[in-house]
Amino acid sequence: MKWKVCGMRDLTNIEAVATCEPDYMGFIWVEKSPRYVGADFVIPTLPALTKAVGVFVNESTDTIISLSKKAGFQVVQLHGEEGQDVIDALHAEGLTVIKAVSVASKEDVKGLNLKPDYYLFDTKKGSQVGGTGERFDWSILKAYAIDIPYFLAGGLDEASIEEAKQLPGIYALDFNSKLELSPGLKDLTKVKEIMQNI
Ligand SMILES: O=C(O)c1ccccc1NCC(=O)[C@H](O)[C@H](O)COP(=O)(O)O
Repeated sequence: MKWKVCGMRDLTNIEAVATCEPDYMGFIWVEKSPRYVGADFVIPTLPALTKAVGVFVNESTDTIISLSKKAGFQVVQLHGEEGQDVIDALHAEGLTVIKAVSVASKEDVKGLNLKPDYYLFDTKKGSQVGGTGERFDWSILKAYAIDIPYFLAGGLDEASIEEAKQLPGIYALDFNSKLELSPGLKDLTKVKEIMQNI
């Protein structure tokens, strides 16, 4: 099972979490988020196996591409209304694409027809996109039959691991606010627990 630590920002904390070698580390490029990395952010050197994920909401394709090159993202995660045209353009630049889907009911997972590399299923909560710290009803995913693997997100913590691993089609677990001391700052003890349990 792969795992991702999302919402990183503090350089010292990034280096500390990197020692646990998560498969993915996420950096939020959304100004309204308390985890926004800021315009001049450049990723420090990460372990070879840890991929840097840039998280965006409805940015233009050109902006995503230029910011990804500047900051050093290999993977982009899209939380807005981005369609297949955006995904295709990002693929053409060699970027791996994760498309986030906010989930509240089984209707949200029915009829997905985009072709990202991965979906990311996250909790739907009003107009908030991402970082809710709340879990959705995972039984919605028990009938998942699309041939695109997914990240599971939304209030995950160490206690979520065993149950989440049983879901069909799951590829990775996404951890964020439940590991935080404050927005953007992860508790290394909790990150180490995740590493050991995964
Ligand atoms: O985390 C944010 O602040 C955020 C803001 C805007 C778009 C996406 C955001 N997070 C993306 C993630 O992948 C989170 O890890 C995911 O939403 C789960 O977060 P949490 O519910 O806090 O575990």
